[in-house]
Amino acid sequence: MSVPKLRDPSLFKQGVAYVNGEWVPAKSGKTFDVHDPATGKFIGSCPEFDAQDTEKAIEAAAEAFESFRHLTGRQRSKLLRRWYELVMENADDLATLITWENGKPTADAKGEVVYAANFFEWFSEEAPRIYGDTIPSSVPGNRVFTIKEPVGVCGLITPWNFPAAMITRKVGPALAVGCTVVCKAPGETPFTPLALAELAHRAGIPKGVVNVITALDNTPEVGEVLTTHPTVRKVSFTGSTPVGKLLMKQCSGTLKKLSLELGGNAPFIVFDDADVDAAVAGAIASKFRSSGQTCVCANRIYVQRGIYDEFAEKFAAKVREFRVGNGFEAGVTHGPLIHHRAVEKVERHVHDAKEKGAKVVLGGHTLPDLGPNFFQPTVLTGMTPEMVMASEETFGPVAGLFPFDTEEEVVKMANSTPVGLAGYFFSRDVARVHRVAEHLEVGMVGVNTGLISDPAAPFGGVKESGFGREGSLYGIGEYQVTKMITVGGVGTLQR
Ligand SMILES: NC(=O)c1ccc[n+]([C@@H]2O[C@H](COP(=O)([O-])OP(=O)(O)OC[C@H]3O[C@@H](n4cnc5c(N)ncnc54)[C@H](O)[C@@H]3O)[C@@H](O)[C@H]2O)c1
Ligand SMILES: O=CCCC(=O)O
Repeated sequence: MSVPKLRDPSLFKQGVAYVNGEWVPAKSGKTFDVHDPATGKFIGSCPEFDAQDTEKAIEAAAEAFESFRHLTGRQRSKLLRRWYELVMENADDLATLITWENGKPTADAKGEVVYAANFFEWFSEEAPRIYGDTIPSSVPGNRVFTIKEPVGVCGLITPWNFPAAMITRKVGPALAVGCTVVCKAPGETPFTPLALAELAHRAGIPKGVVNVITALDNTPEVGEVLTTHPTVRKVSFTGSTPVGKLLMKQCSGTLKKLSLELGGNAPFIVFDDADVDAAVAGAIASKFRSSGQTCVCANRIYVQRGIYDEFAEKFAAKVREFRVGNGFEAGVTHGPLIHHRAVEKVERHVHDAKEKGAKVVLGGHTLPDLGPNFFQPTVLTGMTPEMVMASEETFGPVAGLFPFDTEEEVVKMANSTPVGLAGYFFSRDVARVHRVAEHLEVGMVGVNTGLISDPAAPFGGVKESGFGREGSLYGIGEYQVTKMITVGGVGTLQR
């Protein structure tokens, strides 16, 4: 596979990050290398930012905030809209960067670009519609109302599995309400965020409003500055639960507003009154999206005993149709995992399930002939609650099918985890649809669908999957503070 070509090569930024409207290296001159997960080959280098570099970006964002916050909603809307249009105009190049550094097949990468752009579109439409409330006062003669203000400079930290969409989902609402941002791009996939920064520049977003910085080895140092610097008033993080807990501790010193979109362990329940074919399609979409590397991927597939064999057979037949390979190759449906650590985790989960009695219906092994990070799409049956996959997020292309007998039993199993991001179930019983949706301890429920992501819908978890919501009307509030204003002594006119 030769080096992928971009229509606009100037979107591929090497050795520089975007601070205060300029492309700058790290002050130390240090860089880190980024590799293609499919081939292991070198893609390019990015600056290894340190604490001082990060402080500069925060200062730039603070200065820009003073004027950006006073633009009207309509003015900010136009800037976001222009950024949206540029992302769409450059969708092919952005998708190429995503496939190159993340590994997902081109069609999925294009899907991500549209998903990412839609956050800009959606929030550009919200920007002019930021309302406060008028409140009947308890004190005669007083008038009480609220205004919504931007919280201030935001530190945004995002993962590699959606190199574009996880950033736009945060930056869209932040800019819509008048905040300025310092985004720490994921070390595995920095080139897509940097290309987005170039498009922000072309969209005319004022200098300092959007800053995109990069680090790999220095990630904890950069993270510490973003979470402890007094000027940063809000941190939004998407990533694993352990890192989320650490960042929350770090934020406590300056009591920052915080959103945490953390790991999941999604139950996917198929009741015997379900449309089995639809449930198979939903489970395939949910489980194998991005080769199983999304936080809302089905992690435990519970199938009621009466339809277990039929479901397993149809499900495995669909997985047999997958074509694994380099995401740039035509016809490839599933790419590599992000790195060797991810492959090792998947291997450990499969090994543990086999040891404890699961049957491997399909797959179960790495695919070294394809490249360093490929794993066969795998189907396991006879799963039990003692297996690691029941309690740990696999984040890979392994579907474990757990049998169950009753609704009470499966809801209890579904909830028997400290995390609660997404949950899914298939049923045609209307009463059960309401009952089970209400009893699942998760932030998002998919009923008779395996795909729930939508910029218009609130995305987020409960329990150790974090707090805060992204996308939707609720995503706006995460970047605002409510200010109450009481005007005293207004009285009434004497007649
Ligand atoms: N809830 C969601 O919306 C959502 C979305 C995507 C991924 N995730 C979760 O993310 C995990 C997969 O990603 P991962 O393993 O790369 O997660 P991770 O937590 O290791 O890394 C995520 C991001 O945090 C950065 N990071 C790591 N340590 C840091 C530190 N000390 N300070 C500051 N930044 C730090 C990384 O560089 C990366 O950019 C899974 O658990 C998945 O469920 C959740
Ligand atoms: O991986 C987490 C995000 C997935 C999504 O937004 O659909």
